[in-house]
Order: sequence, then C-alpha cells, then structure tokens
Amino acid sequence: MTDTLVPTLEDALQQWRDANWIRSIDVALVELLQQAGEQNPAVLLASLFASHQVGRGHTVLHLNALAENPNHTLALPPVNNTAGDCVTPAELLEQCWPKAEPSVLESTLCVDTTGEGQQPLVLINDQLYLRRYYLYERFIEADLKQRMDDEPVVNEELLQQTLALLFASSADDKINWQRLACANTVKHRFSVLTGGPGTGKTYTVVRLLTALQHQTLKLGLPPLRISLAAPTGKAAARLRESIEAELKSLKDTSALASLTAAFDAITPNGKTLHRLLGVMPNSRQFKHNERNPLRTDVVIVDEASMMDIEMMVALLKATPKHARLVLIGDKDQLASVEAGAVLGNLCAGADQGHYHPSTVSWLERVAQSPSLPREFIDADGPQRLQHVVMLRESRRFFGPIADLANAINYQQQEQITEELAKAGRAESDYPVRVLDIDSLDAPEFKQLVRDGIPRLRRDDFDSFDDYVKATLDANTQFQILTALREGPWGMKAVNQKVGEILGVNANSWYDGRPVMVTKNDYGLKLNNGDIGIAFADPEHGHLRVAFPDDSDNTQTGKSGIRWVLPSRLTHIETVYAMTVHKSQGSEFKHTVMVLPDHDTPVMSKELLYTGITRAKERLSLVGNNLFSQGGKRV
Ligand SMILES: Nc1ncnc2c1ncn2[C@@H]1O[C@H](COP(=O)(O)OP(=O)(O)OP(=O)(O)O)[C@@H](O)[C@H]1O
Repeated sequence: MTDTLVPTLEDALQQWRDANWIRSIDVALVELLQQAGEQNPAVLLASLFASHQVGRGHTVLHLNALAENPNHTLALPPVNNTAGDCVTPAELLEQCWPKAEPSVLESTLCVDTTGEGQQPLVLINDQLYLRRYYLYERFIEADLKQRMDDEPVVNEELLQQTLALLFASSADDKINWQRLACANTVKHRFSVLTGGPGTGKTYTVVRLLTALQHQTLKLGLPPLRISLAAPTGKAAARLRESIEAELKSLKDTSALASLTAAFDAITPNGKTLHRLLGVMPNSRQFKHNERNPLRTDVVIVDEASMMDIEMMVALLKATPKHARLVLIGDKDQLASVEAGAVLGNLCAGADQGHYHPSTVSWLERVAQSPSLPREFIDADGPQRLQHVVMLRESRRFFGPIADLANAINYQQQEQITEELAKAGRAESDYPVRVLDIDSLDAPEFKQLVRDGIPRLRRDDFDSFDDYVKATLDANTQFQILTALREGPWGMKAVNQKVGEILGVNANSWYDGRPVMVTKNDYGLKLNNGDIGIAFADPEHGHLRVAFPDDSDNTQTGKSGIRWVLPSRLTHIETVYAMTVHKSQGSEFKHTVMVLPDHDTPVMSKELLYTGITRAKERLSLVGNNLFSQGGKRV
C-alpha cells in the first residue's frame, strides 16, 4: 500500500476477499450488518475480524491483542502472501478504529454488552464474539456445571477392591496416576483423561469400564450401555482395536477371574462422533439431541483434542444427563481446525493439578494412593480441574523423539537446541534426523522419499487382495507432514515434488496413487481423513481405489478392502504429504516433517508437538535454516 492512498473498509474487503485473506462468509456478515443499518466502521471492522478469527479456529477476538499487534493477532498478511500490495489490518485500523478500543463498540446497533440481547455481536470486557459462539460457550459452561454438580452414587469399598485388582499398587511413594484417574472418573458424571502419547489412556479406560460394569452388575442391574467414539474414522477404529487388545489381555489374566462378567459386558464398538450422533442429510443438526438423547449410560470420546465447539455442544445435547461422559486426549496437541479448543480449555492448569483438599482425600482413600505432593493441592482450584486427571508417565514413547517433543511442549529452548545438535552429530540409525536443505530439489530429500515410500511387488504375494492389503498397511509406515498447505514447503508443493521424484503426475490418477478423503461421504461410507490407494485391476487394467475396511473380520469372510471407483471420489487429495492438522489421531513408523523456511503464527509449539508425536520410530525434520537462532525455528 502506498502512503498516498487512504484505505477504506470497502477497499480492504474487496482486496482481502480477492486475495483469499478472508472468507466470503466474513464479507457476507459485514454486508448483512450494513443492510441492517450499521454504519459505524469500527463495528463493521470488528465483526469482520471476529468472523475471520472463527475461520482460524478462535471463538473470540481479543480486542487488547488486536490493538497491540493487529497483523499478528489476525495472522494477516498470510504466510506466503502472493496477493501483492493489499491494505494491512494495522493500516485499516489506524484509519477506521485507532487503538481498537472496546468502548467504541458499546451502545452501537449490533453489539450487545450484556450477553442477554439479540445483536449479532457480543462484547464482554475486551472479548468480542459472534453471538453463536458466545452462546455455545455459555451452553457448555452451564451444561458441564450441571453434570459436575450431580455426582453419582459409588460403592467406594467395592471400587477400592476393584482398583486394587486392576492396577498395581504404588511402589515406593510413586503416584499411580492411572489408578487415580480411574477412581476419579468413576466418581463423576463428567471427566477428562489427558496425557501424552503412550501414557496409558486406553489402558486406563478399559479398567474404568470394567470398574463401572462391576459396580453395576454387583447391584444386580443390567450392564451399562457403552458408546465409544472419536472425531475421525481412523481414530474410532484405533480406539476399538486398542480396547479389544487391552480387554483380551485382561481376560487372559487368571488373577482377574472375579471380573469376568464385567469384561464380558464391554463391547468395543468405536464409531465416529458424526455416526454416533446420527447425521441428518443437508443439516447441521443431529438425529440425537436433547429431545432424542442417545440410549446410553457411558460415552467415551477419544482424541477429543480434535473436537470443535459445535461438536461439543451437539455431544452434550445428545448425551443423557444420567450418563457418564469421559473425554480422552492429549491436551497439548493442536486444537480442531474448526473453532474452539475444547479439550485444551478444559485442561488449562491440569499440569499443576489444582485439586481441592476434599478431592485429594477422596482419591487417596479410594485409590489407596500415597499422598499427592502439596504442589497439586489448591483450595481455590477451579471446579472443572477436579474432573481432570493427567497421566504423566509414558509407557511407549521415550528416547530422542520423545525428548525433542517434550522439550518443544515445555518450550525448553536449550534442550531443543541440544536435541537437534545430537541429531545433527548422530549416526544414520539415530531416530531423529535433520535435513537442513534449501529446496525440495536437494538430493537428500529425493533419497529420503525413494527410501521411505514403500514399493511392494505383486509377484511376492499369493493373491491380489493380499498384495493390496499389504500395500495399504505399508502405506502407514512412512508419511510426510507439512505445517502449511500452500507455499514452496506446503502440502501441495511437497506432493507435487514427490510425484516428480517418483515419475508420476501427483494430481492425476495412476496405479499406486495414495489419496485422502477430505469430506465425509455417507453414501460411500468414507470419512474425512480416510486414506486409500489406486490400483490397476489385474484383469482389465481399470483403476479402482482400495480403502481398508474396518468391518473386516474372518467370521464374516469379508476381504478387508472397500473398492471405490475414482470417478465417485469427489473430495480427495494426493497424500504423500498431509498437513499436521490432518495427521492427528494417526501414527507413522517414519514421520517426516517439512517446515516452512520462515516463522509464521501457524508454527506453534502445538503444531510441532503434534507432528513430532506422530513418529513411532523415526523422525526426519526437513527445512531450510532449521538451526537458525539456536534452534528457535524448531
Ligand atoms: N500401567 C501399565 N502397566 C503396563 N503396561 C502399560 C501400563 N499402562 C500402559 N501400558 C501399556 O503401554 C502401551 C500404551 O498404552 P495405551 O495405548 O493405553 O496409551 P495411550 O495413552 O492410549 O496411547 P496413545 O497416545 O497411542 O493413544 C500399551 O501397550 C499398554 O498396554
């Protein structure tokens, strides 16, 4: 923008819309307010920015942050801006609403400062909401309060005995957080179980379900109806598989024979949240809601960090008030791309416990636990944290990848630098590798791709189906993740480059093309995030796309493959690379993270932590100048 031009809201709306800086829906909101008679540029600008923030996953616009650093708060101009010389938010604010003072919005047509009105915008202190999101937040607060206040009756003596059977007693004075979590979750109608990778969330949930069923069966009541769900199909399938495996190992333990009836009353039946709540075609509503609640007694939602605020509202409306609702997830992972960091907000402060003395004494007594250290006790701790337990010890995720992930999560700069330096010095079999390269044309990247992408030979398998299943399986061994979609280090560019390296056009159909579904398709029974691979039919050469079929089981004789014609797949993209957001809920043996060559607000610690924790055995960090500023880029 040149100094001689005075930016106007109209200029900005047009430029920003054309440049894809904002969404059409953001512009539509401003136009709607104008049609309703709102002329105050501050209000129009505020509504535009509040709507823009929703598009970025934030339910609220903090006006103080906006005043302090408008461009950073709104992440505009965007990274890899190709739109040239647009007006910036800072320039426009200077013109229309200097300092973005909240007081300017008070007593205007479209802004409600009480939360009780009808206006489209709600201003509480410096927090500006679109009314819908304000109402969602208030609904969740009130609904959870009701669930938290209403404690179920628990046979404490029986629970004490069950916990003693299901969990090892604490050696030395070590706190067994899993045991405490199980006790705490039985005690409450609403609870949250959070922890990093491999901290035993599923291990604990299976024992929780056992304890609940045991309590119920001992009273002579019918077993509890259990609903297991997750935001994506893949996460739901993984939950079901892990529960099945854990349950099997419990059933095989002779010392637990007294709990057999409780084990038998647990049916692993993981579904996507959409399927659990019942999708209605062309509607944001679900079949199950407050008028038609789920017929269930226990609802477990795994990977809850991916759940947005609208889904949380739908879940609460559909979950009967008598039921136990348990959210499970890693609070430090990225929040949903849609608005609202539900799990993160519920768990804020969970690292420090903040347990009331009454919570602590109940837990210590029932879980027969050594005393909790004083730093976890806080008489003034918020009520929600009495319902949260954080698992703190990983059973499977350790070594250099975990050390780097934890250093990033806790922002330990020296440790990050040290971990990267170790990786830089290490031999090639070290689990973390850094490829500090200027461009994706670097030979090291080509080699990484050639070595990593599995290539199975049809001739090595007895049948075509076996070959397809093995290829689908091998496809989860190596995955490239990107921070961004666009730009030279973004998902699209990386997919194209990998295609070039493999000698294919990654945007067309060919034998071996891996694709990810980007929108739920209920007709085809495919979920957003499902991954398939195109195969040439051995008989007539036509391409068909194979997806793993979760309903596979040897008793029903299904092949374990769902075949779909490419022409029926309308929302897909090639998936040699996917964004870190899309990778949530999945793990890969070798994870490659391609990082942009400059700092961007997108490169949050949550994004890095989420990407790195997808790596099961190997992690390769790829980018330009990764060591600059003493490793701060990572
Ligand atoms: N207390 C324990 N004693 C022995 N093994 C355990 C214990 N807790 C967890 N495990 C084992 O550690 C592994 C990881 O546990 P689990 O899958 O429950 O973790 P998670 O937190 O659900 O992992 P993810 O991050 O993959 O969701 C499993 O093999 C589980 O059986």
